[in-house]
Amino acid sequence: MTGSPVRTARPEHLAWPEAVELGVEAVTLTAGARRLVREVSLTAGPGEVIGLVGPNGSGKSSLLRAVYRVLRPDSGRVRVDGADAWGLTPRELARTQAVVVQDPGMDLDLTVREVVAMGRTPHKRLFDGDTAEDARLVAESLAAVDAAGLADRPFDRLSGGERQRVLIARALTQRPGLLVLDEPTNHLDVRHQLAVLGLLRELPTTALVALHDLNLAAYYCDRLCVLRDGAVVAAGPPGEVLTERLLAEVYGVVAEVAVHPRTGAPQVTFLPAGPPAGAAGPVPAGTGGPVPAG
Ligand SMILES: Nc1ncnc2c1ncn2[C@@H]1O[C@H](COP(=O)(O)OP(=O)(O)OP(=O)(O)O)[C@@H](O)[C@H]1O
Repeated sequence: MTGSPVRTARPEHLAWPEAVELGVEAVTLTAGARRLVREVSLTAGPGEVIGLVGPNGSGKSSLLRAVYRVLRPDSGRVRVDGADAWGLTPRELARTQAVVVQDPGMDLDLTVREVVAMGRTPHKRLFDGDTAEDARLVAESLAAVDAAGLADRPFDRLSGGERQRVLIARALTQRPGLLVLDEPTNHLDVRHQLAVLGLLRELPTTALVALHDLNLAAYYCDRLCVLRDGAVVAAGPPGEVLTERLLAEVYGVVAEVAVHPRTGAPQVTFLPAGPPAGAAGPVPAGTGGPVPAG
């Protein structure tokens, strides 16, 4: 498969539900005496892809945990389609919201197909079996992340990147109106990073996604929300948010930001302190950082 672009197929078979609006309203989170997130507000309109960025420890995962109902806010609210997410049952929320986290702690003796089929659980009653529709949906979702060939493999023997793609497929089978993803490109090679984020862009669902790669975030997200020390320090379209000054202040790095001539998205080139290995002089402008395929 190397050398050819990853082909993803947008899963179409079962209609997607209406994308929902997400509202995070002045959410504050603490753990013991430690404040993890301070008065964070953000909105994601139906179908929008919102990127959550910020340095290590800035509160991205904690905020996502409040959205997917694992960390209860001390104050503020999370609204999913207008309803208080913490007032819904986990099952009610799971009918609307699918979550992809980095380490879901699943070392189950299940095949990939069985793991992906778990995405249908919120839509079933207790003793409902899997239907032919479910099987088709599982197959489509696996194909959408270039993982059709993994269906019969034991989930716990997959590589990191394979696991990640399977967990994304499970989220797709859930047919959510809102997707919450914590570093979904973690472990993925560059082709699969582009394919997964491209798929996210294409889907009708609303998405809140924590990302470290600022160039990918700039290209694939409608808006970015930048966290530092648990608070929002900038929010808006990538072209407005990703400035050289912000990158210096928030990340403490020297960078150049230009509009990429082919993609039209902001492209960040980080300028390390010393010359790169094998080069005689300083890093020429515009040579660093991945350029997402247009
Ligand atoms: N349960 C907890 N108890 C105490 N501190 C916590 C807890 N969970 C997270 N933290 C701390 O809160 C801060 C924010 O953590 P969080 O995981 O939300 O950051 P992040 O932005 O997702 O970081 P990274 O980019 O490294 O994944 C960190 O300093 C972390 O150590």
